[in-house]
Amino acid sequence: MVMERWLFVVNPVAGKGKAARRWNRYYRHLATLGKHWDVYHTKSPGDATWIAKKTVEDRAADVVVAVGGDGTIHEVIQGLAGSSIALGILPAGTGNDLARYFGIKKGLRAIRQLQGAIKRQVDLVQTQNGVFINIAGTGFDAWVARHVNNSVWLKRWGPFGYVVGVAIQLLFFRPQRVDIEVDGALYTYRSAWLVALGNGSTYAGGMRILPHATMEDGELDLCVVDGLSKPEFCLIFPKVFTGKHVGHPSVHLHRGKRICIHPATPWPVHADGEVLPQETMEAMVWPGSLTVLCPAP
Ligand SMILES: Nc1ncnc2c1ncn2[C@@H]1O[C@H](COP(=O)(O)OP(=O)(O)OP(=O)(O)O)[C@@H](O)[C@H]1O
Repeated sequence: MVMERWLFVVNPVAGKGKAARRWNRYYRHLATLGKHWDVYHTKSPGDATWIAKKTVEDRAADVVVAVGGDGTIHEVIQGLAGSSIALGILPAGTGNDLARYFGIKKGLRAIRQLQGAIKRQVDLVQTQNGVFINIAGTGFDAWVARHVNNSVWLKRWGPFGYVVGVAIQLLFFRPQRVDIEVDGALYTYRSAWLVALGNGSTYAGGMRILPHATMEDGELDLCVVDGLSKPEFCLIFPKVFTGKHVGHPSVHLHRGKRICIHPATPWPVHADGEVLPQETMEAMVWPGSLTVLCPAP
């Protein structure tokens, strides 16, 4: 039997350096996988996309394992989308929402899970700027993400930095009109706080914004929070951690294959935790376009 070739793509800065430290422990145990393996350490943002695309072009591996967080996975899938090369995940980021979705554990348990992993075909979401796998959106959360990403101090403070970012945005944020098209049907929200759409259920380290979303149904889930005062928003916001915001009259859910979001004035857009260089979102589900190594049930 021909031995599979696995490429590990390590983002040394993921998890504020956690990925580099974890890799130093992980690689001693890779012989137990019984694969030919190689490693690539990323040198800058975007490098993981470059190596994933090159791996697909050269057919240089059967599996590419992202060692990092959701941003590293986001970069790797830009190359793997639509190919037969599978994605593996060794979680070493800050939020690790994708590892959480697939039931992938942290530390050496993740290596043991890779040993007996099964392959699942999951949907990706095609946008004007490549693909994403988990959740994208615009509005309040995107402003917080942009603010924290642009601030050396807030970034350094980790989760506390996000709390400060939320507090600052609460002072300055103004809801606005957002027009949304779902499979040709038009919806207008006159005072939208945020719009989240995607495939996975959690973002930002466990917030269950799309609690019913799955990556294998060929559809996108959409959540719009609209028409709340600031005090009301502050009351509802904590419910997102348990998914209990769903059911509130100001929380609107939709499902479809093609979703376009047009805010009245430009808002930042995020996807898989990365702030994107675009101000509208045109998203289309791409069913079964990624193979993922997942823990056996
Ligand atoms: N060598 C590098 N130097 C600097 N930045 C890098 C390098 N390699 C990758 N990056 C960037 O690091 C960023 C963060 O990576 P990642 O999202 O995986 O970690 P995280 O933010 O800690 O985790 P999570 O997204 O799960 O919260 C990505 O935006 C990626 O572009």
